Amino acid sequence: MTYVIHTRAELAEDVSHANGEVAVVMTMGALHEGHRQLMREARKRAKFVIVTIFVNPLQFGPNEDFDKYPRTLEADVEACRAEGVDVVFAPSRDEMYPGGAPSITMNAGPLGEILEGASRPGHFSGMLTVVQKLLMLTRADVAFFGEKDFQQLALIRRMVRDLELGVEIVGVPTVREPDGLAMSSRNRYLSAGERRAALVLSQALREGAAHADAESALAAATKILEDEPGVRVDYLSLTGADLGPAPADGPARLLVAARVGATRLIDNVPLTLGRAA
Ligand SMILES: Nc1ncnc2c1ncn2[C@@H]1O[C@H](COP(=O)(O)OP(=O)(O)OP(=O)(O)O)[C@@H](O)[C@H]1O
Ligand SMILES: CC(C)(CO)[C@@H](O)C(=O)[O-]
Ligand code: BAL
Repeated sequence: MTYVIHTRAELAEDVSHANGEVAVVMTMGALHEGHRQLMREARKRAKFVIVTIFVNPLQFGPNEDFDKYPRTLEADVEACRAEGVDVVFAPSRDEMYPGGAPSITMNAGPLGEILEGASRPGHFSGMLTVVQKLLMLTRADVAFFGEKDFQQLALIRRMVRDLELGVEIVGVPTVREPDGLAMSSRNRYLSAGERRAALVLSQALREGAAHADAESALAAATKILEDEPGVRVDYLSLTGADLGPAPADGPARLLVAARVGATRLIDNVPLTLGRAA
Protein backbone atom coordinates (compact mmCIF):
# COMPACT_ATOMS: atom_id res chain seq x y z
CA MET A 1 0.00 0.00 0.00
CA THR A 2 1.38 3.41 -0.98
CA TYR A 3 0.28 6.36 1.13
CA VAL A 4 0.30 9.82 -0.42
CA ILE A 5 0.73 12.54 2.17
CA HIS A 6 1.28 16.27 2.06
CA THR A 7 2.05 17.37 5.62
CA ARG A 8 4.99 17.00 7.96
CA ALA A 9 2.58 15.83 10.70
CA GLU A 10 1.46 12.88 8.56
CA LEU A 11 5.08 12.13 7.69
CA ALA A 12 6.12 12.10 11.36
CA GLU A 13 3.24 9.76 12.13
CA ASP A 14 4.10 7.35 9.28
CA VAL A 15 7.81 7.35 10.07
CA SER A 16 7.09 6.57 13.71
CA HIS A 17 5.51 3.27 12.61
CA ALA A 18 8.40 2.22 10.38
CA ASN A 19 10.08 -0.82 11.81
CA GLY A 20 13.50 -1.31 10.27
CA GLU A 21 15.64 0.91 8.07
CA VAL A 22 14.08 3.95 6.40
CA ALA A 23 15.23 4.83 2.87
CA VAL A 24 14.47 8.06 1.05
CA VAL A 25 14.53 8.95 -2.63
CA MET A 26 14.25 12.71 -3.09
CA THR A 27 12.83 14.02 -6.36
CA MET A 28 11.25 17.03 -8.00
CA GLY A 29 8.62 14.79 -9.65
CA ALA A 30 8.02 14.23 -13.39
CA LEU A 31 9.30 10.76 -12.62
CA HIS A 32 11.06 8.59 -15.21
CA GLU A 33 13.06 5.34 -15.30
CA GLY A 34 16.04 7.03 -13.62
CA HIS A 35 13.92 7.83 -10.57
CA ARG A 36 12.40 4.36 -10.69
CA GLN A 37 15.85 2.80 -10.58
CA LEU A 38 16.56 4.77 -7.39
CA MET A 39 13.29 3.47 -5.94
CA ARG A 40 14.21 -0.13 -6.84
CA GLU A 41 17.59 0.20 -5.15
CA ALA A 42 15.90 1.69 -2.10
CA ARG A 43 13.28 -1.08 -2.07
CA LYS A 44 16.00 -3.75 -2.19
CA ARG A 45 17.80 -2.14 0.70
CA ALA A 46 15.26 -0.93 3.24
CA LYS A 47 12.00 -1.99 4.84
CA PHE A 48 10.39 1.42 4.58
CA VAL A 49 10.78 3.53 1.43
CA ILE A 50 9.79 7.19 1.19
CA VAL A 51 9.79 9.16 -2.07
CA THR A 52 9.65 12.92 -1.71
CA ILE A 53 8.27 15.10 -4.50
CA PHE A 54 8.95 18.79 -4.14
CA VAL A 55 10.03 21.40 -6.68
CA ASN A 56 12.29 23.37 -4.39
CA PRO A 57 12.12 27.11 -5.17
CA LEU A 58 15.36 27.74 -3.26
CA GLN A 59 17.48 25.97 -5.85
CA PHE A 60 16.14 27.80 -8.92
CA GLY A 61 17.64 31.08 -10.15
CA PRO A 62 15.39 34.01 -11.12
CA ASN A 63 15.67 33.19 -14.84
CA GLU A 64 15.35 29.43 -14.51
CA ASP A 65 12.41 27.12 -15.13
CA PHE A 66 10.75 26.96 -11.68
CA ASP A 67 7.32 28.02 -13.02
CA LYS A 68 7.35 25.76 -16.04
CA TYR A 69 8.96 22.74 -14.32
CA PRO A 70 6.66 19.75 -15.10
CA ARG A 71 4.27 18.87 -12.27
CA THR A 72 2.67 15.46 -12.84
CA LEU A 73 1.67 14.22 -9.38
CA GLU A 74 -0.93 11.66 -10.46
CA ALA A 75 1.41 9.84 -12.84
CA ASP A 76 4.23 10.13 -10.30
CA VAL A 77 2.14 8.43 -7.62
CA GLU A 78 1.34 5.61 -10.07
CA ALA A 79 5.07 5.10 -10.69
CA CYS A 80 5.73 5.00 -6.94
CA ARG A 81 2.90 2.48 -6.44
CA ALA A 82 4.32 0.27 -9.18
CA GLU A 83 7.68 0.28 -7.40
CA GLY A 84 6.15 -0.64 -4.04
CA VAL A 85 7.02 2.65 -2.32
CA ASP A 86 5.51 2.97 1.16
CA VAL A 87 5.03 6.73 1.37
CA VAL A 88 4.99 9.55 -1.17
CA PHE A 89 5.58 12.85 0.61
CA ALA A 90 4.51 15.74 -1.64
CA PRO A 91 4.48 18.88 0.51
CA SER A 92 3.36 22.35 -0.55
CA ARG A 93 5.80 25.24 -0.49
CA ASP A 94 4.24 26.52 2.76
CA GLU A 95 4.55 23.11 4.36
CA MET A 96 8.26 22.97 3.56
CA TYR A 97 8.98 26.61 4.32
CA PRO A 98 6.42 27.79 6.86
CA GLY A 99 7.02 31.49 7.35
CA GLY A 100 8.61 31.89 3.93
CA ALA A 101 12.18 31.44 2.77
CA PRO A 102 14.45 30.28 5.61
CA SER A 103 16.89 32.82 6.98
CA ILE A 104 19.44 30.15 7.86
CA THR A 105 20.57 28.01 4.93
CA MET A 106 23.38 25.67 3.94
CA ASN A 107 26.56 27.04 2.38
CA ALA A 108 27.80 24.71 -0.35
CA GLY A 109 31.39 25.97 -0.05
CA PRO A 110 33.98 26.03 -2.87
CA LEU A 111 32.72 22.79 -4.47
CA GLY A 112 29.39 24.55 -4.91
CA GLU A 113 30.94 27.34 -6.98
CA ILE A 114 32.48 25.38 -9.86
CA LEU A 115 30.85 23.66 -12.87
CA GLU A 116 27.07 23.78 -12.24
CA GLY A 117 27.60 26.28 -9.44
CA ALA A 118 29.34 28.74 -11.78
CA SER A 119 26.28 28.80 -14.08
CA ARG A 120 23.66 28.51 -11.34
CA PRO A 121 24.69 30.77 -8.44
CA GLY A 122 23.01 29.75 -5.19
CA HIS A 123 21.68 26.52 -6.70
CA PHE A 124 23.66 24.14 -4.53
CA SER A 125 23.06 26.04 -1.31
CA GLY A 126 19.32 25.86 -2.00
CA MET A 127 19.60 22.19 -2.90
CA LEU A 128 21.57 21.28 0.24
CA THR A 129 19.14 23.23 2.41
CA VAL A 130 16.16 21.22 1.24
CA VAL A 131 18.07 17.91 1.28
CA GLN A 132 19.07 18.53 4.88
CA LYS A 133 15.46 19.40 5.81
CA LEU A 134 14.13 16.30 4.07
CA LEU A 135 16.71 14.09 5.80
CA MET A 136 15.53 15.47 9.13
CA LEU A 137 11.81 15.18 8.32
CA THR A 138 12.05 11.62 6.98
CA ARG A 139 14.60 10.49 9.61
CA ALA A 140 16.13 8.40 6.84
CA ASP A 141 18.92 5.90 7.52
CA VAL A 142 19.89 5.76 3.87
CA ALA A 143 19.28 8.13 0.92
CA PHE A 144 19.62 7.37 -2.80
CA PHE A 145 20.79 9.91 -5.40
CA GLY A 146 21.61 9.61 -9.10
CA GLU A 147 25.06 10.03 -10.62
CA LYS A 148 23.41 12.00 -13.44
CA ASP A 149 23.65 14.95 -11.03
CA PHE A 150 27.21 14.07 -10.11
CA GLN A 151 28.19 17.34 -8.46
CA GLN A 152 24.98 17.30 -6.43
CA LEU A 153 25.82 13.78 -5.20
CA ALA A 154 29.38 14.84 -4.32
CA LEU A 155 28.09 17.85 -2.36
CA ILE A 156 25.53 15.80 -0.47
CA ARG A 157 28.22 13.28 0.52
CA ARG A 158 30.40 16.19 1.61
CA MET A 159 27.62 17.78 3.68
CA VAL A 160 26.89 14.47 5.41
CA ARG A 161 30.57 14.02 6.22
CA ASP A 162 31.34 17.61 7.25
CA LEU A 163 28.24 17.95 9.43
CA GLU A 164 28.22 14.36 10.80
CA LEU A 165 24.64 13.80 9.66
CA GLY A 166 24.86 10.05 10.20
CA VAL A 167 22.96 9.00 7.10
CA GLU A 168 24.28 6.67 4.41
CA ILE A 169 24.36 8.13 0.90
CA VAL A 170 24.12 5.71 -2.03
CA GLY A 171 24.93 6.84 -5.58
CA VAL A 172 23.12 5.14 -8.47
CA PRO A 173 24.60 5.04 -12.02
CA THR A 174 22.86 7.12 -14.68
CA VAL A 175 19.94 5.47 -16.47
CA ARG A 176 19.93 6.22 -20.20
CA GLU A 177 17.49 6.04 -23.11
CA PRO A 178 18.34 3.20 -25.53
CA ASP A 179 20.22 5.69 -27.76
CA GLY A 180 22.34 6.95 -24.85
CA LEU A 181 20.61 10.20 -23.81
CA ALA A 182 20.67 10.49 -20.02
CA MET A 183 17.12 10.39 -18.69
CA SER A 184 16.05 13.72 -17.25
CA SER A 185 12.73 15.34 -16.45
CA ARG A 186 13.86 18.29 -18.56
CA ASN A 187 14.09 16.07 -21.69
CA ARG A 188 10.37 16.58 -22.07
CA TYR A 189 10.99 20.24 -22.98
CA LEU A 190 12.87 19.14 -26.14
CA SER A 191 11.35 19.29 -29.65
CA ALA A 192 12.07 16.33 -31.95
CA GLY A 193 14.96 18.23 -33.56
CA GLU A 194 16.40 19.25 -30.21
CA ARG A 195 16.08 15.68 -28.97
CA ARG A 196 18.23 14.56 -31.93
CA ALA A 197 20.80 17.30 -31.27
CA ALA A 198 20.90 16.48 -27.54
CA LEU A 199 22.26 13.05 -28.35
CA VAL A 200 25.72 14.52 -28.95
CA LEU A 201 26.15 15.05 -25.20
CA SER A 202 26.27 11.34 -24.40
CA GLN A 203 28.08 10.59 -27.68
CA ALA A 204 30.80 13.10 -26.85
CA LEU A 205 31.24 11.71 -23.34
CA ARG A 206 31.39 8.15 -24.62
CA GLU A 207 34.02 9.04 -27.24
CA GLY A 208 36.01 11.03 -24.68
CA ALA A 209 35.93 8.22 -22.14
CA ALA A 210 37.51 5.86 -24.67
CA HIS A 211 40.78 7.80 -24.27
CA ALA A 212 43.30 7.30 -21.49
CA ASP A 213 44.99 10.69 -21.58
CA ALA A 214 43.23 13.88 -20.60
CA GLU A 215 44.13 15.87 -23.71
CA SER A 216 42.83 13.24 -26.16
CA ALA A 217 39.69 12.66 -24.09
CA LEU A 218 38.82 16.35 -24.15
CA ALA A 219 39.73 16.76 -27.82
CA ALA A 220 37.57 13.80 -28.89
CA ALA A 221 34.58 15.03 -26.91
CA THR A 222 35.01 18.63 -28.08
CA LYS A 223 35.08 17.60 -31.73
CA ILE A 224 31.71 15.84 -31.46
CA LEU A 225 30.11 18.72 -29.60
CA GLU A 226 31.43 21.27 -32.12
CA ASP A 227 29.89 19.35 -35.01
CA GLU A 228 26.37 19.93 -33.67
CA PRO A 229 25.27 23.56 -34.19
CA GLY A 230 22.07 22.99 -32.18
CA VAL A 231 24.07 22.58 -28.97
CA ARG A 232 25.73 25.44 -27.04
CA VAL A 233 28.24 24.05 -24.59
CA ASP A 234 28.36 25.65 -21.16
CA TYR A 235 31.29 23.52 -19.94
CA LEU A 236 33.10 20.33 -20.83
CA SER A 237 35.34 19.38 -17.94
CA LEU A 238 37.65 16.56 -17.02
CA THR A 239 38.13 16.20 -13.27
CA GLY A 240 39.16 13.68 -10.67
CA ALA A 241 36.48 11.31 -9.38
CA ASP A 242 36.01 13.73 -6.43
CA LEU A 243 35.65 16.70 -8.84
CA GLY A 244 39.16 17.91 -7.93
CA PRO A 245 41.93 18.19 -10.55
CA ALA A 246 42.16 15.24 -12.96
CA PRO A 247 44.91 12.78 -11.98
CA ALA A 248 47.51 11.55 -14.48
CA ASP A 249 46.56 8.02 -13.49
CA GLY A 250 43.35 6.64 -12.08
CA PRO A 251 39.64 7.31 -11.88
CA ALA A 252 38.34 10.53 -13.39
CA ARG A 253 35.08 12.08 -14.54
CA LEU A 254 34.13 13.77 -17.79
CA LEU A 255 31.25 16.21 -17.37
CA VAL A 256 29.26 18.32 -19.79
CA ALA A 257 26.53 20.95 -19.57
CA ALA A 258 24.92 22.48 -22.63
CA ARG A 259 21.91 24.35 -23.86
CA VAL A 260 19.80 22.69 -26.51
CA GLY A 261 17.34 25.37 -27.59
CA ALA A 262 16.10 26.84 -24.32
CA THR A 263 16.77 23.66 -22.33
CA ARG A 264 19.88 23.20 -20.22
CA LEU A 265 21.03 19.59 -19.94
CA ILE A 266 23.87 17.91 -18.03
CA ASP A 267 25.58 14.55 -18.28
CA ASN A 268 28.79 12.85 -17.11
CA VAL A 269 30.66 9.55 -17.35
CA PRO A 270 33.44 7.84 -15.43
CA LEU A 271 36.77 7.15 -17.14
CA THR A 272 40.19 5.88 -16.17
CA LEU A 273 43.23 7.94 -17.08
CA GLY A 274 46.70 6.57 -17.72
CA ARG A 275 45.65 2.96 -18.10
CA ALA A 276 47.71 0.76 -20.42
CA ALA A 277 46.35 0.95 -24.00
N1 LIG B 1 18.90 9.34 -15.59
C1 LIG B 1 19.02 9.21 -14.29
N2 LIG B 1 19.64 8.13 -13.76
C2 LIG B 1 19.78 8.00 -12.42
N3 LIG B 1 19.32 8.90 -11.52
C3 LIG B 1 18.69 9.98 -12.00
C4 LIG B 1 18.52 10.21 -13.39
N4 LIG B 1 17.87 11.37 -13.56
C5 LIG B 1 17.65 11.87 -12.32
N5 LIG B 1 18.14 11.05 -11.39
C6 LIG B 1 18.16 11.26 -9.95
O1 LIG B 1 16.85 11.40 -9.44
C7 LIG B 1 16.87 12.27 -8.31
C8 LIG B 1 15.85 13.33 -8.51
O2 LIG B 1 16.23 14.11 -9.62
P1 LIG B 1 15.27 15.13 -10.36
O3 LIG B 1 13.89 14.97 -9.82
O4 LIG B 1 15.89 16.45 -10.41
O5 LIG B 1 15.22 14.49 -11.81
P2 LIG B 1 15.97 14.93 -13.09
O6 LIG B 1 15.55 14.07 -14.18
O7 LIG B 1 17.43 15.05 -12.73
O8 LIG B 1 15.38 16.34 -13.33
P3 LIG B 1 16.03 17.52 -14.12
O9 LIG B 1 15.62 17.31 -15.53
O10 LIG B 1 15.36 18.64 -13.43
O11 LIG B 1 17.51 17.52 -13.91
C9 LIG B 1 18.29 12.82 -8.23
O12 LIG B 1 19.03 12.05 -7.29
C10 LIG B 1 18.81 12.59 -9.62
O13 LIG B 1 20.22 12.50 -9.70
C1 LIG C 1 17.80 16.37 -4.53
C2 LIG C 1 16.66 17.27 -4.97
C3 LIG C 1 15.34 16.50 -4.91
C4 LIG C 1 16.57 18.43 -3.99
O1 LIG C 1 15.54 19.31 -4.37
C5 LIG C 1 16.89 17.81 -6.40
O2 LIG C 1 18.04 18.59 -6.45
C6 LIG C 1 16.87 16.74 -7.44
O3 LIG C 1 15.75 16.39 -7.84
O4 LIG C 1 17.94 16.24 -7.86
N1 BAL D 1 18.25 17.60 -11.16
C1 BAL D 1 18.90 18.47 -10.21
C2 BAL D 1 18.01 19.54 -9.70
C3 BAL D 1 17.97 20.77 -10.50
O1 BAL D 1 18.37 20.79 -11.67
O2 BAL D 1 17.51 21.78 -9.96
